[in-house]
Order: sequence, then C-alpha cells, then structure tokens
Amino acid sequence: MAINLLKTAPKVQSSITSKPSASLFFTTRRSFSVPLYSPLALAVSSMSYEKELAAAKKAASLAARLCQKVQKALLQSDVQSKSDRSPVTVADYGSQALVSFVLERELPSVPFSMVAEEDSGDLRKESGQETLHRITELVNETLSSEGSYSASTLTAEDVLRAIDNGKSEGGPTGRHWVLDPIDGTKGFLRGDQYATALALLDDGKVVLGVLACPNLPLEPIGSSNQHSPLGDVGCLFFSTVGAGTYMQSLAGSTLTKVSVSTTENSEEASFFESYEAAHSLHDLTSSIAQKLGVKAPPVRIDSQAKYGALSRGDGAIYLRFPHKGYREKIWDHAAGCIVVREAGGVVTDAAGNALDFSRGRYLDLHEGIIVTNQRLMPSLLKAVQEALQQRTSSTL
Ligand SMILES: Nc1ncnc2c1ncn2[C@@H]1O[C@H](COP(=O)(O)O)[C@@H](OP(=O)(O)O)[C@H]1O
Ligand SMILES: [Mg+2]
Ligand SMILES: [Mg+2]
Ligand SMILES: [Mg+2]
Repeated sequence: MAINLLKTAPKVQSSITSKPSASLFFTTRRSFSVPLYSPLALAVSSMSYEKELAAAKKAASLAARLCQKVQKALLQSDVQSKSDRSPVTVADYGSQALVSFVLERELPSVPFSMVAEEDSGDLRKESGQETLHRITELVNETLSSEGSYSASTLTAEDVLRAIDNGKSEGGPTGRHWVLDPIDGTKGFLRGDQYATALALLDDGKVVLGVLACPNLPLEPIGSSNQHSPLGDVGCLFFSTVGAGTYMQSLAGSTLTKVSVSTTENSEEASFFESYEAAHSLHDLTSSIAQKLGVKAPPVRIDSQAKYGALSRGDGAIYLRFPHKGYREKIWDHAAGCIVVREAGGVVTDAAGNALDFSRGRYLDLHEGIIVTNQRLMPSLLKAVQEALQQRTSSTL
C-alpha cells in the first residue's frame, strides 16, 4: 500500500540563501533582515557554539562524502557479496578518521575528547594492513576533494591515531564529541538509509548535533518512498541548544528551519521504527500503536535518519524497544536527540525520563526510547505503559 506520511512539505519557517557562517544577514522568507552584529544576534551567537557547529558540519559532510563513495562502489560491484563486511568496515573507520582529523584541525586551541564507536585494534594487526592501506587512501582522496585540506596527506599511523581519538569515556564534566561514523550499518550494506551522527556534550548535556543522511530524500518520506528514485537525496540536519534545528541538502542548498509535527490526533500520527526486528520489538511497538489508535503502518528505516525525518514532521512518533539485555550507546542517540528536541519534540525513555548522556559510553535507561511532540507525549506514555504492563502479565 502506498502511504505518504505527510501531505504537506516540511514546515518552512525561515531560510538563509547563502552559507550561514559567511552570511552577514539572517534573512527570513519575507526578506526581513536582522544584521548578525545586532545586540540580539551577538547575544545569541555567544552561546551558540558557532565555531564548533561549523567544524562539525564540515566534518560530517566530508565523512558522508567518503561513505557515499564506498556505498556506491559496494552496490555497483558484482564481485562483492553484500554479506562481505569489509566495505562497511572501511567506511566506518574512514568516516571516524576523517571526522576526528577535521575537528582537531578546525578547533586547534581546545583540548580534544571524543567518544566514538570504532577503535583501531583490528587495523593494528597483520591481517588489518590491507584494510588500513585502503582506509588511508580513501581518507586522503576525500580530503583532497575538499579544497581547504589539499596540502594534507595522512600516513597510516595518522589514520590510526585519528581513529583512536574516539576512545574517550565521556562523562558529566567537560566537552566531549560523540560520534557514530556510520549509524545504520545494515542499511548501508542494503543500499538503504544510514547516517553520520556527531554531537557535542558540554558538562553532560548535548549542546550540538549534526546528522548527515546521504540517502534521505529532501522531500518528506513515508513507508513507500524512503528511496525516492526521482527526487533529490542527501540531507544535513543540525542544531545547537536553544537555536532550533535546520536542514539543508548535503549538496549545500538553502537552509530550512524545521519543526516536528504538531498533530495531537494520534489517529493521524504515523510512527517510525528500526528496519531491523533484531533492534526493536516490532510486536510491542505495534501493540503501542494500536492502543494509541494509530492507523498507518510503521515506517521502518535504519539509523538516526529517523530522528532527522521526525524533526521535519515526516510522521509524529519514533518507538525503539530493544530486546532484553541490550544497552544503548550514547552515539546512537546524542545527535538525533538534540535535532528532534530543538525542532520542538520530546525524547524520553519508557518511564518518561529524559535521556542522560552524562554517564559515559552507555545510556542507562528504563526500557526503550520514545520520541514525539509535546502534545502527543502524555497519551503515548500512557499507551507505552499499558502495553508494557500487558506484556509483563502475559509472560508471568
Ligand atoms: N540488538 C540490538 N538492539 C538494539 N540496537 C542494536 C542492536 N544491535 C545493534 N544495535 C544498534 O542499532 C543501531 C542501528 O539502529 P537502527 O536499528 O535504528 O538502524 C546500530 O548502530 P550501528 O549501525 O552504528 O552499529 C547499533 O548500535
Ligand atoms: Mg549506531
Ligand atoms: Mg556505527
Ligand atoms: Mg556498529
């Protein structure tokens, strides 16, 4: 059945037609301009993590470029079986090395700490040398395609060091970058959705997030069109605390301020969940949706592209209930969480508690993650708790 989740385009509140960091004026659609050096703008920019945001956008966009190149080669190759994990490994490591290199290069004066998914252990072994060579080549090719780093050539040792920058434990104090170099590995292998997800923690709070989603259509998606063969794909979402969420195309188009769906009618609210049943209990989410009265079937896509799509109002709910014993990692949610929150959404665990990113590499939470808008959250929480209770009593 062909279902389009949203009948309207993402809510456009304002747009900036040239690069935001280079622009002197903030221009609304009605051509009303506020000089960026006005007292108001200065007050906002002093708390806006401006330099960090510019660096994070540059890093995530370059990483996405590397991933796209690898995914294209993977999908075009007749020889490479899709079950062969080596291409995704190369892209994961390459993306992590690139993000680490760019952040250090762009923000040289601050101590650098990063909590990231990958480490260089396997690449330091004899058996990893060929892969390391390929990653180094890929990173250098991608850097040289970006004018500002054309003089930089990384050695294999530089790449290993850049990857290992991600070993930080994070925690409640100081600044830590949080990186998932490819979120949605399984989607990446299938040729579906994936994301490079980068966030900044400041004293335990997520204050900045960037999501690069190379395969996400610029137009709203539903269960039938996550591929959008006709439309343009490749979205970059970004947020800083207190400043809202913006989307632009990865190709660098006009900037759009986005916001979550404002529906309070759960019958109209469709929901996102993992494509992989191993990552989230589809039977439980379907029982929650039924209790809420949701009519549309779930939209199943990989990665934090779900948070991005939700932030612009494609659908109104994201439900994630991993199998018992699974511990969520901070890099799987930090960027997505601020992108949705700054677009007006709410992200909690199944008990209604905000996610706590200050406890190190893991998110210790009460059973599951739920995301929606402010109006729907009370009825969603109620449905979640009823469904969980029902599940517990049926297993007793
Ligand atoms: N058994 C499990 N339950 C829940 N999440 C899991 C899982 N095994 C892996 N994951 C996480 O799910 C992420 C993908 O999420 P989604 O299902 O929304 O696409 C993976 O990120 P990576 O692909 O970065 O490893 C991984 O961290
Ligand atoms: Mg992940
Ligand atoms: Mg990953
Ligand atoms: Mg992984």
